[in-house]
Amino acid sequence: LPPGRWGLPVIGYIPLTRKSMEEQIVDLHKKHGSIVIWRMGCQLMVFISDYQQAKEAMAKSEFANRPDWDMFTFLEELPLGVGSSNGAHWHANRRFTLRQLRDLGMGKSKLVTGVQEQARKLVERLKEQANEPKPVPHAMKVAVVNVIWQMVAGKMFDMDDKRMKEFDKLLEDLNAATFALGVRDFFPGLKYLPKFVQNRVFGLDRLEEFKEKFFIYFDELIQEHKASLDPDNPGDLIDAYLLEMKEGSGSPDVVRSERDLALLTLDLFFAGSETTTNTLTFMVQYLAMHPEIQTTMQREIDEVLPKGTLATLEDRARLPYTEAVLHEVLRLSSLLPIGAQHSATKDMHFGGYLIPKGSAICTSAMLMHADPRYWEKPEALKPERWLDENGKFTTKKEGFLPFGSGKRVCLGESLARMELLIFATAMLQSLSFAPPKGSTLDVTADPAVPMFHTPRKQDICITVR
Ligand code: HEM
Repeated sequence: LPPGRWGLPVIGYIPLTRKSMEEQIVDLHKKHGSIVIWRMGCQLMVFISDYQQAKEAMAKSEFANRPDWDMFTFLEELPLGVGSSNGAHWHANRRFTLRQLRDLGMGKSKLVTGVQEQARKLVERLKEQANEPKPVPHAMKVAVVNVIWQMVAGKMFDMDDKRMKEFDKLLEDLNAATFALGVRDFFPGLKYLPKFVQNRVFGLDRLEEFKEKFFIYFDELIQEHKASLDPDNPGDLIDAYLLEMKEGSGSPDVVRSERDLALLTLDLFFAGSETTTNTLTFMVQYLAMHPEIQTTMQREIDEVLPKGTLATLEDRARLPYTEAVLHEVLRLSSLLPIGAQHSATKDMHFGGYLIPKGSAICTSAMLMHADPRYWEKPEALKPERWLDENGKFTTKKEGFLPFGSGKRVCLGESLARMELLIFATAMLQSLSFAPPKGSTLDVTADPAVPMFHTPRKQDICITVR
């Protein structure tokens, strides 16, 4: 069995330290090596910090499932959608969503035009706060969420739209309410407490209330889509799913229902909004702190994209330095520092250890991204490490796993990469970023948000170029 913190049965290991959980995971790996265990309550958590081992683990079908935690399944009896479902249902939804992304998304498509439109609006909004030190505005998130709206429902909202703001608040409430279930997942005995106690302690009733609101909101969307559905020309993901519902999935194990569609959509909003928004915000903060890198990036963008022209995917090859900066930001920010948890479906021998069935498997991206075997001076922002001697971008790099890998690798990776390229180039083409006069920015993650690296909210100075 792997070394680490076995703790006591039922209670597990409760640390008496002020160190963050992340710091403790780093300590554990330093002390015991690349595979360590930490029992939290009744849940065994296995952490893997070695890049090769993480890739090997993530490629195994026995480690491809998600744990059946309520905080993942939103208290649904049967996990639906794509992020928390398993088996044939997950597989069908993953294939379906990837197909949608491909058909709606890449190359010439509506989705690229949608991202460009949002990038233009975002730049205008950022210009409004030029020369006034302020945090990166909420408009950044609106722009990113609108891209998911375009993909899912073929629509986008104005930056100040009331319905959009309400929906965003609902997503935040849902997110907070599901997070509160974590303790109950690790101490499942608590599930037998009377309902009113659980409502008070874990906010089960609040989660149900937010879910209900979401389903009502979503039902309107589905009805709108049903009324305008053209079977020969599905315009978005909802249309395509409704058509599949009519035709049937062809497998008794694959649920096709409006509830599944709603939860699949929710997964995309959750997985695709904070991640991209936070990466862009980290990028702005890093560039503000590294003016020489910012200037080199702007010079490249100016050479490749005439003023007012926005990037498309075809421009990527001509923007190697920009690509390199984005990769460095993804590496240094390690948004999901311990990845998204998987679960062992049976006892497994791995890396010289027995990994018991039911263990949650976490791949410590933050450690791989700081591993000196792969990264010289890992703490430094060094775009050049991604460029070959001819200045060409080198795609395949060991030690880099911001999107995970293997069977459950981020489903939106290509969309995220496209968004990062278009938003970043649009911003840098028209704007420059700097810390407020006489101060610096802290580019480390906000310690108030555990296990999901979030940029600190801090003032930044924007100037129009
Ligand atoms: C910079 C942006 C992003 C980063 C860093 C990121 C990272 C990740 C990571 C680390 C995972 C977990 C992989 C695993 O379980 O091993 C993941 C899963 C996922 N991501 Fe992303 N992601 C990003 C953007 C997006 C976008 C834009 C979308 C959607 C359109 C998306 C949709 C998903 C979904 C649906 C999953 C779950 C896949 C599954 O369980 O099969 N992500 N992402």
